[in-house]
This record gives sequence, C-alpha cells and structure tokens, in this order.
Amino acid sequence: MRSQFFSLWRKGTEAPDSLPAERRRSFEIMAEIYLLALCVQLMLAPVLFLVGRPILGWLNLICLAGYVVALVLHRRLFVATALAVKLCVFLVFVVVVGVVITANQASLVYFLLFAEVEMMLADLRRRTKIVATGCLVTLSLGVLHLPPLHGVTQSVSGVDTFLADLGLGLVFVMLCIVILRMLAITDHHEHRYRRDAMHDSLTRVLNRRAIFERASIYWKANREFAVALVDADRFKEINDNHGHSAGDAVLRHLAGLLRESLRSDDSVGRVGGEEFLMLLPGAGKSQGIAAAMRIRDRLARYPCRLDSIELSVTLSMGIATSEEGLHLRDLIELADRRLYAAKSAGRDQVVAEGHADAATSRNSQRLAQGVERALEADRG
Ligand SMILES: Nc1nc2c(ncn2[C@@H]2O[C@H](COP(=O)(O)OP(=O)(O)OP(=O)(O)O)[C@@H](O)[C@H]2O)c(=O)[nH]1
Repeated sequence: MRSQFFSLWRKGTEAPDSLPAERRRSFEIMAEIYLLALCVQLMLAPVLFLVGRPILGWLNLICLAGYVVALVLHRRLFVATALAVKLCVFLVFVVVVGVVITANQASLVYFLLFAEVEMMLADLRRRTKIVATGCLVTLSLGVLHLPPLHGVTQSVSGVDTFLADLGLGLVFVMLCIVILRMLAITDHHEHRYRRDAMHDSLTRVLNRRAIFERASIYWKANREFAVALVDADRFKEINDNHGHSAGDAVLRHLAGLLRESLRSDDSVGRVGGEEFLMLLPGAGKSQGIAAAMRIRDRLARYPCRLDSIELSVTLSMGIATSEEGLHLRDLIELADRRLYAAKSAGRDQVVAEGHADAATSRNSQRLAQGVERALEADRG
C-alpha cells in the first residue's frame, strides 16, 4: 500500500522524457509542490466542515479543483499557466480566509512568503520572477494595511509602520536573491557535470557514449543521416617517434579540425584511441564524401605543428548512410568495414561504397557494443 502510494507519487512527479535535462529539476520540484498542496488541501476539507465552517470547506474544495487543473496543465508542460492557475486560486483562498472570514491579516504573510518560494522555484524567466516578487510584496503590504473588518485598529507610530513594512519587503527581496543565486550556482555546476560526462577529456569532442546516444536518437527518429568513421594513419609511429604527448597534441589538432570542418548540426565524437565518429544529419552519400574531402583539404592546409616540427598525419575514412542498414549497428559496422578497406588500399583514402558482405573486424564488434549500450541507456 505504502510502496504503491510512493510509486504513484513518483509517477505523478516524474518529468517526461521529452523534457531537456536542464528543465527536469524545476519540473519535478513544482510537480511535488502541486501534489503536496493537493494532499494538504484534501486533508483540510473535512476539518473545515467538522468545525462548522462550511463556507471555508467549499472554498477549500474549489481551491482543490484549481490545483488539479494546475497539475494537469503542468504535466502537459504549460508550466507558466499551471503556476498562474495555482497561485490565483491559492491567493484568492488565503486572502478571503485571512481578510474576510478570520480577519487575521498578519497570518496571510506566511502564505504569501510560501507563494514567493513556489514562484522562485518554477521554470520561469528571471525577470518574470523579479516582477512577480514585486507584486507579492505589494499584495502583502496592501493586505496588512487594509482596515480590519472586525476588531479595533491599534495606533502605531509612522516610523514603526515604515520599519515593519521595510522589514517585510526585505524578507521577500532576500528570499528572491538567495533562491535565484542558489539556482544559478547549481545550474552552473549541473552544466559542467553534464558537459564533462558527455565529452572526451583530451579532445573535448563528444565521448563514445554521447556520440552513440546521439546516433541512436537520429536512428529512432527515422532521420536520414550519414556516419563517417575517421582514423589517423600510422598513429603509433607518431607516438613512437615523438612521444605520447606529441600524439596527444595531434589528436587534439585532429579533433579541432574535424569540428571546424563540419556544419553546426553535425557532431563528432571520439570512439577509440585515434578514431572518431562523425554524424551528418540530413546528409546522403555525396554530402558525406564532400565533408570527408573538406576535412582532407583542411588537414593538408593546416598540418599539426609542434615546436616548429610538422607532424605529418593522414586520415582514412569509411562512410555509410542511414538507408544502408536495417539497424543502427549494421550501419556502424558498414562504415567500419569501409574504413578498413581504406586502410587496406594504402591509407589516406575515403571509401563510401561496397564491402557490405565483408567479414566483421574485432573493432566493429567493439563499435557495435557501443551502439547497443547507447540504445540500452536510451531504453533505461
Ligand atoms: N598519444 C596517444 N596515443 C594513443 C591514445 N590512445 C591510443 N593511442 C595510441 O594509438 C596507437 C594506435 O596504433 P594502431 O592501432 O597500431 O594504429 P595506427 O598506428 O594508427 O595504424 P593504422 O590504423 O593501421 O594506420 C597506439 O600506439 C596507441 O597507444 C591517446 O589517447 N594518446
């Protein structure tokens, strides 16, 4: 029973897969707040009827209906509208209860502070949050200065009233600043962790997992795309003749060169020691070959230099297009066979045709495993 409740709760608050990673946190926090508010309001309803306050009870039920609408809108990703609905019904409820019914205006401020926290955590623009904070401060001060409907007005000096208002305004402003800073700092760290988790630390291009995941996204979306496997020729000789750090510099140079030769939609990832995989969305065979030629030209114009020594390196490439395979794995294996055909034909070549029936290499099994893992991660 308990575990069923929690799994239902988790289901209700979990962000949909389509939502980008940077918006998931706010989505889930707000969904939790809506569900929590629903539960509190639900528990309050019978209490209000039992203590003989039926008007409050009915108001509470209207509020409850508003929260359900907000939650549904939120789950459909109308996050700003959902928050507007939630805050409207909540504010009407607390203002009516605080001012009209119980004449306890001061206690309203607690609820308005809670509304402030809620709004600051929502997925809204910074400027909207600052403007809305101003509105809540005005509303709080307005409500506090309303003449009480019941009871006697206490006479308080002008300076004391000013100081009390200033204090209240400052609490809202401080809450706004602290939460905005907290979100900015955690956003910055989250962004760094995500970037580090997706990129190869040496070359700064996508890492093996990230590039295969991207390929599997294109594949599942039935997008037409070309893949190109690029491998540096006789790279071992560079390491042997000039040292490992010179080899590293060549890899960085090659990665930069690949990135600069591609369009903004294309991506490049490092899938092995000196091997890169490029994804060219929307490209057919001829565009794939044209991209490969651009890279070779660029490498000829900008060879890698280290301490005024030119480290000459050439590239072999195998290209395949999405319509050439029944599965993503087939496509990567085909590009790999063509890459090895380019190596066998003397290196420094681009192969984009044939070799569909050649035997698979050990490397192609390794690449295929990468693809399978990316697809599994996607399913998980
Ligand atoms: N400097 C450096 N070398 C690496 C790195 N990863 C792998 N290597 C080296 O890359 C070399 C790859 O050698 P091979 O697989 O024989 O390939 P190759 O010498 O390029 O020969 P072909 O591919 O047949 O043209 C090995 O010496 C690895 O040690 C790395 O991150 N940095």
